[in-house]
Amino acid sequence: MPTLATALLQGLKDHGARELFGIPGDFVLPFFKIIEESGILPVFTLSHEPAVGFAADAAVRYRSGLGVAVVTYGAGAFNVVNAVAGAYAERSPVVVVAGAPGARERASGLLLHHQARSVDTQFAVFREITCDQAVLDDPATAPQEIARVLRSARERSLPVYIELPRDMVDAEVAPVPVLPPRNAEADALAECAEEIVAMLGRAASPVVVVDVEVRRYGTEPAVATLARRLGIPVVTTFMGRGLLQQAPDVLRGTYLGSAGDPAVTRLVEDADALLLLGVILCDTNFALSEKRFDWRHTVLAIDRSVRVGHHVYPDLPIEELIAALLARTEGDAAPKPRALPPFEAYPRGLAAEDRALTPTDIATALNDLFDRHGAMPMASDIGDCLFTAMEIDNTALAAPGYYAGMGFGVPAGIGVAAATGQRPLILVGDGAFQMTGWELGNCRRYGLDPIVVVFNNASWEMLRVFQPESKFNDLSDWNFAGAAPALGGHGERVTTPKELVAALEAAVARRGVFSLVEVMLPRGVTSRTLGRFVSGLKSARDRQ
Ligand SMILES: Cc1ncc(Cc2csc(CCOP(=O)(O)OP(=O)(O)O)c2C)c(N)n1
Ligand SMILES: [Mg+2]
Repeated sequence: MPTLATALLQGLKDHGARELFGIPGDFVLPFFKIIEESGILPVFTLSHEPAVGFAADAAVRYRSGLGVAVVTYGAGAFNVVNAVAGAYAERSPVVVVAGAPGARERASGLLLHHQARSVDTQFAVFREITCDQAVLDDPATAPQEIARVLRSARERSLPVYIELPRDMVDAEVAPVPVLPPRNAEADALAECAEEIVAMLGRAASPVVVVDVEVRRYGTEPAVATLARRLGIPVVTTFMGRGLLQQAPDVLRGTYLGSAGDPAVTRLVEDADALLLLGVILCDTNFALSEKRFDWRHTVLAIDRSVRVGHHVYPDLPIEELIAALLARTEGDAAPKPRALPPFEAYPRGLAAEDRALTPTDIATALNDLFDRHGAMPMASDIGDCLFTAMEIDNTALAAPGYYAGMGFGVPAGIGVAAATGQRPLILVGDGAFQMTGWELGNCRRYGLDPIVVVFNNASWEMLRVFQPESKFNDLSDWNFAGAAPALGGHGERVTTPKELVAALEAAVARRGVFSLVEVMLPRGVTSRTLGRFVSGLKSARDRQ
């Protein structure tokens, strides 16, 4: 019989995990020993647990399956809370495996190191930011508990919490089963799909809007096929940016309301039927909408339910809905795809001039770079770097576009590299780099060589655009390029388009170490998209 540690690792692998991210501690040392010695899953240790959570989150956003963060009790687990909260908000299935005291320590009568209010405070905290939890304190039930929780993570695409008391690691247990998926009730699925096909058939200008769940459940190709077959254009939300990268023929851009491309805004807001697939109805996606949804002609499929008009079909997985829609439009004489309004081309052709840089210059230079060398998977932090990413041609992107927590970018890029073996491009502001950029020091150990573009405006610029009078937004210049060699990478500071183009070319050619390109930006100069976002928010507030 396997031990609980090996059964848990094999169970994680059987449910789609392909690597672990973590930081050991005495309450999880025995488990880390088995992780290292068993080799069932590779483990990437990082330097601070927020990065462990961000890396696990980004890994699963790119590769699907499960992301896994292994942390010690208390100090480690509480450190990863913010990253797990962000994964919950953005529907990323991260499994937190947290060490905990064993039965003997619990019975000691002493307050335990790393304990907060009570020994069970950790469990109570994670119950708020995960969709399912298990404490593995009984060998007889542990395999079923693990199977239940891992199925929840996959079905809901949400984080889950597994607490592993340190004296249970070597307990003999049965293998962890893979429980059968819970499918939709066939009649409900049929009725729902037929109602949607009928709604779309009556519409003269329907639009499909896609967001995170379309990626989380691996349905991008099916959505593209459906859109092609029905001649319906697809747009992404801000949060869904980077989806359907492989379907440029149906994708018409990103919907940002009044902050976005006017042609895309008109397409969505003049639609007479909206099919919202995997869409998070959040402020960063829809705060700048100039029109409210007309729910009589709107469908929203997310979190295993489908709202059609003013009624809801519960417990209906999105991947089954999309398959049912395809089955009901099989062989349809696809209507002639409607001529769509031209949408804003992404900026290209940065002239190698000697002048100050703007964030949109970075987007332009990256569009040119991707045209020359092929697109790179991207990870972005929050800040103007993410708004600038909206001006980069629709490339695969992992970013906290809804939860909007800083510190995500660099660890996420490390997670993408570890999970996919691809070389990521990371976009990060100077403020966010101060938080987790130092994780780049871990690239050397794992032979990772991301390209990192630091937007250095020596400022919390996103705060300044809303509150320009505050002096606390003025940061000092940390000279990140100068620090790069100490972390095992290459750093270069650029101040003009000419230097930027050359530095990016050199970074692409340089392999084996991370390349940090520190782009100096004048304070007060933002991307075109952030500028539109701010004026859109201000006029939305004025309208209230
Ligand atoms: C963990 C966390 N703490 C504070 C904040 C609040 C915030 C949102 S944006 C921002 C400034 C970001 O500065 P940076 O230099 O990275 O980028 P830029 O604006 O383009 O100059 C802050 C402090 C958030 N979102 N998350
Ligand atoms: Mg900044």
